[in-house]
Amino acid sequence: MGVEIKVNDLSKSFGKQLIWGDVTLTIPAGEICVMLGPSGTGKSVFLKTLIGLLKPDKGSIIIEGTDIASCSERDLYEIRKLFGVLFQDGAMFGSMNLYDNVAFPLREHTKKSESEVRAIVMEKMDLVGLLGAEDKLPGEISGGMRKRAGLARALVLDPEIVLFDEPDSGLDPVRTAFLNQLIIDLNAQIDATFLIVTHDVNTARTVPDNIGLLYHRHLAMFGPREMLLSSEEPVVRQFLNAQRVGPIGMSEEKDADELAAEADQDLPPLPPIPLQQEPSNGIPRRSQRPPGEWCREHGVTPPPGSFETSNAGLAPGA
Ligand SMILES: Nc1ncnc2c1ncn2[C@@H]1O[C@H](COP(=O)(O)OP(=O)(O)OP(=O)(O)O)[C@@H](O)[C@H]1O
Repeated sequence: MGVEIKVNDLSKSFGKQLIWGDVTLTIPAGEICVMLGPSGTGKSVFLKTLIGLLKPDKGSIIIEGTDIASCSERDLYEIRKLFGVLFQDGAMFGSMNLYDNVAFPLREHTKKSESEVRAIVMEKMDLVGLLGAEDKLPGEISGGMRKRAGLARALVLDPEIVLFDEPDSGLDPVRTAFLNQLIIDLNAQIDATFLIVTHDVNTARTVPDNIGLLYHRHLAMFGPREMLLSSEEPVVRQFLNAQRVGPIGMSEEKDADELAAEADQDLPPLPPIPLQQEPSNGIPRRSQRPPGEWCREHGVTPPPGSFETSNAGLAPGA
């Protein structure tokens, strides 16, 4: 059913460089969350901290009653079994075929017989649409297939939490759309908690139940998709609509002169909120909310044209 991750007052520095501070959020069980942020704001550091690969300086990360920021190595080892991670490049062993790559965690962490391993590997290969490619080496397949193979491997231990580190990096828009559909279908099927780090604004607008935005060493906002897509908060608005006008500059924050120069520029109106991408079998996911529900419940008028079928999956400004 997926498990909740409760992050409280988390801070992480390397030496004197604060990456982010005071990060507080709850990633709800079974829901899909996307974490956005300009390059270098520490999204990957956040993922690594969640699985205990990096220790925060301050704060807690509670998963099933254990604080993984302060627990023993032994407890961390147990908690890590709840996670499946899809690394950016799929992180395949180059000399092993896809079958052995996907089987690897089962052979490492379980005492399953080879016939049990085979049944699980083939089931997960089928789930990600790679049946028939078992004998291929990672170097012989496309980047999109490598990501799907990485996803099959992330799923073999039946994780309760799946972390995706930029699943769409290096993929063309069509492959990204297929991968996003796969992510939605998987969430419907296995009901685990999903956290996706991405730069892709279209993915962020259409896939998740919740969106977070890391900016300038803190969590600028975290909440339901409709909350962020209807937000007038300058950083959130600029990032989610991929605009140049706003506080985010080319490398970091814009300075006072740059902001003053923009002061008389009208911001374009917020684009319509697109429909959320649905499972391909048409059966809603457990955590899926009806379109416009959050806006109605919170008395927020969404931008005109929101939630119309013609807006499903359109890139902002398209
Ligand atoms: N092990 C480390 N030691 C020191 N500094 C690190 C370490 N890991 C990351 N950093 C620094 O932390 C900052 C955030 O890096 P991170 O890779 O998390 O950013 P990001 O938001 O994922 O970026 P991108 O979107 O470009 O992938 C960078 O300045 C990076 O140099």
